[in-house]
Formats: sequence, structure tokens, C-alpha cells
Amino acid sequence: MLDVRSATKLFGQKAAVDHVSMTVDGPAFVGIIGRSGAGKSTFLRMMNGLTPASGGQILVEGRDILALRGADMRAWQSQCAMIFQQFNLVPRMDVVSNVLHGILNRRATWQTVLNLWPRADIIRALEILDRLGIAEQAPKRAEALSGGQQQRVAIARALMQDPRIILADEPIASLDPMNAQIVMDTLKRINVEDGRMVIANLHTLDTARRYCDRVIGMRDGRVVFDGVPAQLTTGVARDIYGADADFNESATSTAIPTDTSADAEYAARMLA
Ligand SMILES: Nc1ncnc2c1ncn2[C@@H]1O[C@H](COP(=O)(O)OP(=O)(O)OP(=O)(O)O)[C@@H](O)[C@H]1O
Repeated sequence: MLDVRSATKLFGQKAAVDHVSMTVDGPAFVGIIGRSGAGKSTFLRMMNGLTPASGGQILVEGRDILALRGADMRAWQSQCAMIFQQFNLVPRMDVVSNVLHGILNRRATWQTVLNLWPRADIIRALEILDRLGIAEQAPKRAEALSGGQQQRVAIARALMQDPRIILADEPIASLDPMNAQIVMDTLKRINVEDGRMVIANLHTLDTARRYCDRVIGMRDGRVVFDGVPAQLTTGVARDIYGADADFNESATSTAIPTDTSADAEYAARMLA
């Protein structure tokens, strides 16, 4: 389904993404790990056209999405939703309107300005929020929600697009461990239940091991590891992160104790 061939992005002389190649068949959950500056975000941004490539191809069912322009690129972007570390919601807008913004580019501007949405779209947005356990938050302003709830709204907005691929750029980097787990469980459910491919940049090894079918390790723009979580030993991780013998896995762990969260009830249900 996804065939990346020598994808490259240069910023001046520097290759942020350096001849990256990989194939992914079917709806896998792929994690990308690597130290800061390894090229993870740039690669995801190339995938959905936010950053134009300098070379290579990204073929999705034989079509090179790096070559798309205009309406074709916008059509691809609606099939390839993106989730960001900082959620990127409209803070003062209510939750359901934020979710409806997932299909903004399918609407006339005047309809959006007047906040006129077809009943069927509103119902679908509410159904998605209900599935993610946050339907009761629908009328609230996005800024009134906890970080974990806001990220679930961002996931709901992505689902509104009915995408084939979800790209998540450090989706849990701003969250406490319990909310991080809820968000990762949510992404995993979408992957398994809906058959949508998920590609997530992750900053913690334990998260990559726990949730991913496959892990890609990047270093200096290149793929230096491509395997299943069981192959991700401490030694391999040390190579990916370019760390020395003092490399300590706990530095990339989410296992920080916490006892407070606005999401405790939902967490209990999800984790039961
Ligand atoms: N717009 C840009 N202009 C110039 N250089 C850039 C730009 N975006 C990224 N870079 C450089 O490309 C390299 C890869 O950056 P990128 O953000 O993709 O890495 P990353 O692995 O996602 O790191 P982080 O986890 O810190 O986000 C870095 O050296 C970065 O400084």
C-alpha cells in the first residue's frame, strides 16, 4: 500500500531526510523513533504534503503523492490526516465545531463562516466524539478541556476526514502518562478496528515497543533500524539514539508516576 523510495528533503546543504525507503503493506501501526533532529517530523510532513520533497517518491497504491499539486494534493491530504503534539485545535471554538473542521475543505467558505453544517455531519461528529469517550464535552470550548481530551478531539477531527492513514507527530509528548496511554490506546483502536494505517513519531521506547507492529529508527535523516519491537534491544536503541554506553532507557520512558487526571473515569473504562 505504501512504498517510500529514496525520499529526500534538503534544507540548504543539510539532508533532513536522506534517501529514506520503506514499504508498508496493509494497515500497520508504525512507530518512528530517533533523537531530536533525526528527521522524523520532516518525513511525516513530506508524507502529507506539508513539506515539499527534494527527491524520491512516496507511492500509495502506485501513485506518487510527492508529485501531487493543487486539488489532487488536497484530496490526498484529506485521506492522510495529521495529529500534532500541541493538538492544533481552535481554542475558543466549541469541540464539535473543531471536529467538523476536519471536513472544512469540502465546504463553501460562506457555510463555514456562518457555522452552517449539515445535520448528518453534526451527527457523525457527535458519534465520533462518543466513540472516543468525550461526547459530553461537545458544547465546551476546546481550551476548557484537559490535554488528553484535546488530543482526543484532534483524533476525532482526523477521523471526520475518514482518512486511510493517520500521521501522528509526537502525539503524547505533551501529556502525562495516563493521558498518554489513553491517547495511544485510542490510536491503536482506530488502527485495529477501522483498519487505518497509523504512523507515529514517538519519543519513548516503551511506547514504541508496546503499541507498534513495526518500528523505524532514524538517525541523521537515515533509516538505521527497521524491525519489530522484539528486535528493539537496548543495544539497538543505543545505536539509533547515537548514545554511548551510559545510555539509559528510562530517559525515554513515560513511566512517571501520576495520580491526578480529569480523565480517570474514561481511563478506567478504556484500560479495563
Ligand atoms: N524549515 C526548516 N528549515 C531548516 N531546517 C529545518 C527545517 N525543518 C527542520 N529542519 C532541520 O531538519 C532536521 C530534522 O528536523 P526534524 O524536525 O524533522 O527532526 P525530528 O526528528 O522530528 O526532531 P524533533 O523530535 O526535535 O522534532 C533538523 O536538523 C532541523 O534543524
